[in-house]
Amino acid sequence: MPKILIIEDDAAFGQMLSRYLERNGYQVQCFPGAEPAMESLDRGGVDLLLTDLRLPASDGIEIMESVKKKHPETAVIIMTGYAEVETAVSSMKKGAADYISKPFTPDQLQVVIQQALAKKRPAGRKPGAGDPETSRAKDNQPLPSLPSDKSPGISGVSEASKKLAGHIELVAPTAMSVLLTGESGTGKEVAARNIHRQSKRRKGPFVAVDCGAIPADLAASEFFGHIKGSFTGAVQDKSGYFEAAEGGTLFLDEVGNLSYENQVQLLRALQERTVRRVGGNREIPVDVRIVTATNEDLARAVREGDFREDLYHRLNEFSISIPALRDRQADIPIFAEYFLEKANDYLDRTCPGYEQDVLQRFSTYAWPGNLREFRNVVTRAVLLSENRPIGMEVLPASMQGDTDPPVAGTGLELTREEYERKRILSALEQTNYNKTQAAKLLQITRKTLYNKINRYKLTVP
Ligand SMILES: Nc1ncnc2c1ncn2[C@@H]1O[C@H](COP(=O)(O)OP(=O)(O)OP(=O)(O)O)[C@@H](O)[C@H]1O
Repeated sequence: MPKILIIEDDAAFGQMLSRYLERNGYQVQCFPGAEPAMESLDRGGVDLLLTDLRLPASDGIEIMESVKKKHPETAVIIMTGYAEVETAVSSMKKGAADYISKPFTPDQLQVVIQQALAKKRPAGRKPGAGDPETSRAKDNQPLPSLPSDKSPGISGVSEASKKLAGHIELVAPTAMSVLLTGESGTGKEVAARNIHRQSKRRKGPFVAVDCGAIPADLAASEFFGHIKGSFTGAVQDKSGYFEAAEGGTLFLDEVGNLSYENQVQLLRALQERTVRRVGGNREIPVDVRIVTATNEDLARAVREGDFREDLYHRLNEFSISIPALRDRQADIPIFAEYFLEKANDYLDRTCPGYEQDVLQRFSTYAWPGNLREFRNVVTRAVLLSENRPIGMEVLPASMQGDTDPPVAGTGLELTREEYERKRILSALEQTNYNKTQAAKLLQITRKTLYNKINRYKLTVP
């Protein structure tokens, strides 16, 4: 269970935050000032610090700097007032994972926290990547944090699942590059692993790379390796993901996040089938099959000039769209059983099953987080049920009613788009509609900001 520490001098607000986060599966401690909070931080194990920017005896930036020095593994989010954007931006430059401006909604807070926890993963290569059989611990969902899941999973019985399994079986033995699309948590990485497992390369490595986590200026060295001394920090020769995946499959997740320059470099490597380490002059031949995944509309990114068309076609020799869970209704009982069994194993429990109304709710709920959310809901429920059948009372609050909260039912994609739209609007408002400043604040280029303003049809004076 991720541990969050809050520093907030407004006791009522701090209490409200704590209660909300606890209900959502985090372990929370709240302090009115820096001193007692630091003592707790020094005891270790804190995943995230959420601190107010303005505190009576100290300021959030100082606290953050000292936490980053002593506990670099703890992510820090700064809570700011409406007019403190400049400070918030500089806090991010100094190492804060993110900031959130008050007033904020619980949903916004959840998103920022989940993103900050996700970023805590080391950049790029996912844990253990490079071994023939590995997975990642990417599911930074609240309660309980689960071990990485490298199992082939199961195939459902719905028409959509049968079609998916058929496509995987068809394309796996070929050399084609595959583009997997689908909402977050639908099982794109599970599908990529299954393509690898069913391919002729199955004995070779499966290297999973989260392109969204690699800083643009490090990407070339991460992908292609480097030669000692080629840049500050290159203390020894290092191979990159391509070489690590030799003879196997290189899985590039969130490929839409690569910068334009990195896209060019990737395309070159795919065309030439060789890589050159940064600072080196030797072309190293590579034999790697590429599988990519995205939960963005990459075709739209191509149309909008954010993603190179030639690279898109290279990556997309065959595309597979992974269906959202709400479109695989017939699979729900099967996944419910499967995740129950997994959770019992993992938690060493003997939870016998579900009460009828829970199964009913599973089939009416929209599952915006798809299979990942399903797995987490079941694991959490098994933990809370203590070997009794799972009842409604151990489901998350958002699932307790008969109807979903307004945004659910339209898919996480929309939740993200809504969230992004709000962030863009808020950045524009905070910078008095100065697009250069707003783009800087959002850490995107002006061109991308213009594209997004058009996409969301925002009215900008
Ligand atoms: N076929 C499956 N059988 C069993 N469990 C599955 C299956 N597919 C996905 N899952 C569960 O859902 C979790 C999320 O899957 P995965 O990481 O592959 O999703 P994703 O689409 O790559 O997500 P993201 O877009 O966020 O990277 C897995 O860890 C696994 O627990």
